Amino acid sequence: MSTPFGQSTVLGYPRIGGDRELKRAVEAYWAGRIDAAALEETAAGLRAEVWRTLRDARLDAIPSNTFSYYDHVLDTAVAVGAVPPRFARLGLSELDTYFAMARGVDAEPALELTKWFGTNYHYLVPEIDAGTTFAANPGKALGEVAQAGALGIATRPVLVGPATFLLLAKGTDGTDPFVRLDDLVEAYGQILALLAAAGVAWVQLDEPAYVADRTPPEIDGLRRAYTRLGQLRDRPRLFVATYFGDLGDALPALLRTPVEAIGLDLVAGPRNLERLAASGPLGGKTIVAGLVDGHNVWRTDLRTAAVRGATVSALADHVAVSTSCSLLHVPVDLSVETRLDPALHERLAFARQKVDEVVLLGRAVRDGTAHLPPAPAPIPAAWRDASVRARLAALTPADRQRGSAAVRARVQQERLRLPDLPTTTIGSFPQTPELRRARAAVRAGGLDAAGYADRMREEIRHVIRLQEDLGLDVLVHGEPERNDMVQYFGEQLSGFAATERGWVQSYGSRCVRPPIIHGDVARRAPMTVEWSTYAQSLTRKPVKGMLTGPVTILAWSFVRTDQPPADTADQVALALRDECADLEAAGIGVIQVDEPALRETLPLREADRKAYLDWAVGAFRLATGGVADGTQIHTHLCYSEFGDVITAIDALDADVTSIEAARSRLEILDDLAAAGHGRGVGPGVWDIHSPRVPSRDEIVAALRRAVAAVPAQRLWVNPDCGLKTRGYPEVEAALRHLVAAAAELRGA
Ligand SMILES: CN1c2c(nc(N)[nH]c2=O)NC[C@@H]1CNc1ccc(C(=O)N[C@@H](CCC(=O)N[C@@H](CCC(=O)N[C@@H](CCC(=O)O)C(=O)O)C(=O)O)C(=O)O)cc1
Ligand SMILES: N[C@@H](CCS)C(=O)O
Ligand SMILES: [Zn+2]
Repeated sequence: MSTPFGQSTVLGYPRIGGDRELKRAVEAYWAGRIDAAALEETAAGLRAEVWRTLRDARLDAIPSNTFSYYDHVLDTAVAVGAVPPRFARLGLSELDTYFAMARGVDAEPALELTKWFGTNYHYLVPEIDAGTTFAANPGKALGEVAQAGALGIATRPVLVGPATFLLLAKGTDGTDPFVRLDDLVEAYGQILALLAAAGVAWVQLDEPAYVADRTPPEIDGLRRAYTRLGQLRDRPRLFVATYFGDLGDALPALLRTPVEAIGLDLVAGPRNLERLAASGPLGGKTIVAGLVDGHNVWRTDLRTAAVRGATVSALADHVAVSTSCSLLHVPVDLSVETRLDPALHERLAFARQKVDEVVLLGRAVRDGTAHLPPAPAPIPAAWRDASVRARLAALTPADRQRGSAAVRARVQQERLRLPDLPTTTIGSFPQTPELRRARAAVRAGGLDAAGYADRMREEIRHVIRLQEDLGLDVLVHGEPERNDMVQYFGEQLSGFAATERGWVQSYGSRCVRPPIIHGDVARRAPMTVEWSTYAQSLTRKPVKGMLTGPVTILAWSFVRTDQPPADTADQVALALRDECADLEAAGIGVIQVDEPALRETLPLREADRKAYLDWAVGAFRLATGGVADGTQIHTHLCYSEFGDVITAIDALDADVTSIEAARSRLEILDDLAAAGHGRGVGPGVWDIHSPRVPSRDEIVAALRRAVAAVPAQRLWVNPDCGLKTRGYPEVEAALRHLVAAAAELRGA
């Protein structure tokens, strides 16, 4: 008899370890401090710990192959043989080839890194061309199945599904990767046969790309792929998981295939339920109901979720309960947090706690809801702030409107007297180990606040001296005091809580600790003024104040769900508006408000985009709309392709927009020019994500292309993004070239 799916599962679990053990081991391997065997030993220990945790929690369908040394999309590329020849020919070990694809080596740049749907996780973009030969290479998945098996734990290996894999890939020779679907499906067929031979009963293939708008041929490709895989004789049972939204027309297509289970996100995709109800007979398929939010940290209202589960039960013969998506996106364990307000603590669930919720809901679907705890209590009154609410209620459109851009430009130029092609940087200078150690020393009690401030001022002096020496026109203080550009603000605003160990993987070994927005947001005191004014006191050149914008603060935090995000964004915007006013009053004439996440949280479906962009742009304008004409507002955008939000970028009404462009060869400039963006533009001319130092000639060539689209009076010269992950030697050399290139063009 074939194995049933089980009642409860999670689509994935954090792999970094409760104390970021994986980060430390991987970075030690890269630095040559440990060998491959020691790295694998740590990895095996972390995997075993996850499986045992899930088993001991009585989860009855346990995933494997959710571990990754760097990224699960890259793991899938390796599993299907899609290693680009430029890496295969390096002649490295399998592990080092893998890391070369992830991080690049001297001779070869890494695969492109980009956002995983609307999350703050980044995946590596597979490179496909007409010559890519797919071949089954499921060693990693088989190894994990065997390791878990040796612990007595049967697991369900997880891979990115073939259609999503190709939709996320990049055609390097002009080939549309999706035309290779049939070839790729053959390789998946071979993988399935090998897994079946190893005794695997179920496989999970993730197809999240289908919660975005897809063309009829793409949906038909999904149907074709799973019809083909379903027809194979030697295969495990197939569970196709979808998440981050509604499956729309892809749901009936998938229901027509022979797959045995389909996963639906019932948190981010509530319309999945209506669609399921309208689908007719489900042909004995198991519906895996994603009832526990895998993308936020709030405790589930289990009774409400159980009602939704019961609705699914009425439609399907077999129902299992799961998280809405992988738990990769939430911190590992709430129980290690000792300093959270108890009223907040009791409303939260991290990955480990969400597993318990799934198990309880799985039981509820079978046995009823008597064992379920009551719904969380309403939000404490102390988390509300009447003055913030009154301020929001009194806002008028004028609060989001500055004077004419042309007048602003004239007044600012009279004040700042900048040359054509002004040079600047994006804000951060290298976050050296010494700076991090200073913060660690404060936490450990070995350094007091005054000593810490001295250390930060010393760094600011260094950064200002360096920029004066290099001859930059608009200087920055370098952000040495910021552990992270969102966490730093979260730690100072009321309505936010910071965790001690709430780490979440952002990319590779890099992690972030997103703050939690639980109540009304208000600024207790100025947050950046002391550092910016200290920097300004050291130089006659303008120093740019540096804030993170409301949209990015929301995107990189865990956000309350009891009110629309638009309201929370406006509350954050009001706090930033006050900060802008204080910076301005303290004599800071240029203020940058970073919005790198503006594009990443754009809804996956076109129909939802306008509403998002309206509130996102409105919040930015509220944050920046209170300053005088003579204060120059900059914004900075990075980490995304911005082609489809050009109108929104224009609507931000910033005086200067610096934007990541080095890798896209400045194509964005034509878009900005076409949208009538008549203000300053700073296309990044140095790709700071690569350790390569661009030559002066390269920057000159980039600037010559840029001046063809944007007049020199409005063209700024700057890197792509902040310099926090770079080292001083590269920073000095590259900035020297950048300043020299601007000088050359001014003289031309
Ligand atoms: C720009 N990006 C950001 C995103 N999201 C954010 N919230 N912030 C961002 O900047 N998303 C998109 C991109 C992603 N890019 C990055 C880039 C770099 C990192 C990164 O380097 N993360 C660090 C952790 C940063 C941090 O919180 N630092 C703290 C604590 C440092 C620490 O680990 N300290 C040690 C002790 C100190 C020592 O002895 O060295 C410890 O606690 O054990 C700080 O500076 O105080 C990382 O290490 O992963 C993330 C996303
Ligand atoms: N001001 C920030 C922006 C990063 S997107 C920095 O320079 O690091
Ligand atoms: Zn940036």
